[in-house]
Formats: sequence, structure tokens, C-alpha cells
Amino acid sequence: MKILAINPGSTSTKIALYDNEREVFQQNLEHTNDDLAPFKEIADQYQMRKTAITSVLEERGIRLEELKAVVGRGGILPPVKSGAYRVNEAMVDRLRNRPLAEHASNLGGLIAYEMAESLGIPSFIYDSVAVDEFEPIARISGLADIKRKSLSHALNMRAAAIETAKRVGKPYRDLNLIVAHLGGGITVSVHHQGRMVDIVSDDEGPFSPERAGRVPCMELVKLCYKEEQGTAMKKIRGKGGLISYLNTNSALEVEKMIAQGNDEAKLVYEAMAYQIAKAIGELATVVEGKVDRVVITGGIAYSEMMTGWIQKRVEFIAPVELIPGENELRSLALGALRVLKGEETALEYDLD
Ligand SMILES: Nc1ncnc2c1ncn2[C@@H]1O[C@H](COP(=O)(O)OP(=O)(O)O)[C@@H](O)[C@H]1O
Ligand SMILES: CCCC(=O)OP(=O)(O)O
Repeated sequence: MKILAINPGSTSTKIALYDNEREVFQQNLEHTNDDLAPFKEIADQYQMRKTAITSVLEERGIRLEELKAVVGRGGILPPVKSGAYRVNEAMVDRLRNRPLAEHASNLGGLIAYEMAESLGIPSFIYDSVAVDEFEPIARISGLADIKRKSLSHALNMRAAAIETAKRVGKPYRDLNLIVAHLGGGITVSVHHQGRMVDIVSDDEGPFSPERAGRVPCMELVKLCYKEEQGTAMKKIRGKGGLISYLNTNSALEVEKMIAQGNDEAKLVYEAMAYQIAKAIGELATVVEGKVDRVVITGGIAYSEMMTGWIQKRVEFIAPVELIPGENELRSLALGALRVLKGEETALEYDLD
């Protein structure tokens, strides 16, 4: 059974074709600054990204009529459950016209839906960034006007948690795990007996290659009065974190700077590790310190320097498991495959 998986990121669209569990190919379609410059909003990039996908499929001679489903990374929807949702008109309306926030992943479900509809096959999203399994106590922010939201790298974090359970030799549901996803954005989650009951999100916790994370509130309010809303938002999401201190969003570049003796780069990069470790420590309290494993995943988990610094600070909490990189396309494809095989049921999206 052939399944096309689509994962739109801020500067690329990753796609993969699977034939059952076997990856037929995977390709990263880069979108340069020049490609993206004409588009005011991410939603406006829809046609450009869809055309890039269909061109690759054509070049590779993929027969679309052989596809059995298309699955996309789910976007910033109102809170949803973990697992698969079938993309329907209600979800398309929300993602296209009223997403809760601008994010490239909003395009995943939209492109999957349009491609699948024209082929008469189903489209799905899987483990959307909006997966919300918070306990009520986790929703309180500290300001009655603001409710905490569960927006995270749920797709890769849940896959890494399930992989860790396999390594430990126990069911996922029997474990307490803390998972840190270290990519362009960083989020950290705590999994209590198979549910992601709380997170430290990318605007509540560690800074990351391109996001500011938690910054002092009062200073942030002053900044917002100095800048226009769009500029202030871009400063904390897109131009924050490593970029704001070191002018690069590449952790690899930062490591080169450190190797060349750049002390400022070392201080900032180690501060990122320090903040990640603090987020892990914070989430350990959610399960009263009863943590079976701390899991570090995402592109930066390939870095021995970064994982070494984090490990030193958190291994008193639990043994640390490294699962470098992200297998988001595989997680999407295998999720859709389980639905097609009847091993899992896709939920119907019925929120406004
Ligand atoms: N071997 C490595 N060592 C350190 N950092 C790495 C390594 N490989 C990739 N990275 C960093 O990982 C980050 C991207 O992670 P990734 O999970 O692919 O993020 P995203 O999907 O959010 O773009 C970049 O900052 C990149 O420099
Ligand atoms: C909102 C959490 C998901 C996220 O930030 O994804 P990217 O880092 O891929 O933009």
C-alpha cells in the first residue's frame, strides 16, 4: 500500500513515499529566502509548495493512482487528541481560514486533502502539533486572560517515547518519560502512563536556534510597545535564540565557532543546554520525580557537546536516552498505514 507523507517546515517541505513499512524515497525540498520572499503569510505558500511536491513526483515517475492515502503533519488546530484524524471540510476550513497561529504545518493537512480528493483516496494528519492531553492543573497560566496551550513537536516526541519504551522493554503506558525535541524550535514534554500530560513549549522554556523561548515578561511588554506587532513577533519567533546572539540558526555553525575559540558562542550555546536542562527538571516535578527515562531527540541531539552538557545536569533525574534526528515522515506514513490496515481508527474532526 503506497502512502505519501508531507511535512512542511519553515524553510523546507519534506516528503516521502512509503510502500507499507518500506521507504521508497524521501526528499527534502528546500525553499530559499528568494522562493519565500513573495509570500506575506505562510498560508500564501500553499500553491508553491504543492507544485514543488507534484513536480518531484512527476520527475520520479510516481504513478499517483497507486497511492492509497496522503498524510500531512497536522497544524495549529484547536486542541486535538493524539493519533490520526481524517482531513475533512471542517479541518480544511480551520487550517485555511482560521488557524490558531501561522505555522508551516498548517499546510500539511491542506495539501494532503487536495491531493487525496483529486485521487478519491483518504487524507490524514497524525499526531498534530496541537495534540492536547493536559491535565486541568496544567492549563492555568498565572494570568486569567491567558490559557496555556499544548503546542509541541508531538509527532516526533511521541514516536521517540514509544521507541524508548521498546528499548526499555516495557509498554509505553507503564512508563513516565520526559522527552526534549531539539530542532529549530525546542519543546519538552512529560509523558505519564502513555499521555503527554504537560509540556514546556517554545515560548515558555528554553531558547532554541531561532526562537527566544521564555523571556522576562515586563521587558517583553516594553519591546512590544517599541515595535509593531509583526516585528516583535518575528523577533521572538524566527529571529530569536541563537540567531539573535550569533546570527546563525545552525547549531553546527555555532559548534564551528566554538571550535575556533569564540567564547561568546560557547556561553550562549551552553546557556541553551542549561535552559533545556531546567525545563527537564521542571517537568520532573509533574510526576513527582518518578521518571523512568529522559529522552533527547531532534537534529541537535546528534551533538555530543549539547547532549553532554544536558546529560550532566539531568542524569540525577533518570537515565538519559538519545534518539538523534527526527523520523517525522516515517511516523506519519506508519500512522496512516495502521489506519488503512484497520489497526487504528482515524478520528473525525468536528471542532469549530
Ligand atoms: N550533527 C549535528 N550536530 C549539531 N547540530 C546538528 C547536527 N545535525 C543537525 N544539527 C542541527 O539541528 C538543527 C535542525 O534540527 P531539526 O530537528 O532538523 O530541526 P527542524 O526540523 O526544526 O528544522 C539545526 O540547528 C542543525 O544545525
Ligand atoms: C509549535 C510546535 C511545533 C513547532 O514549532 O514545529 P517546528 O519547530 O517544526 O516549527
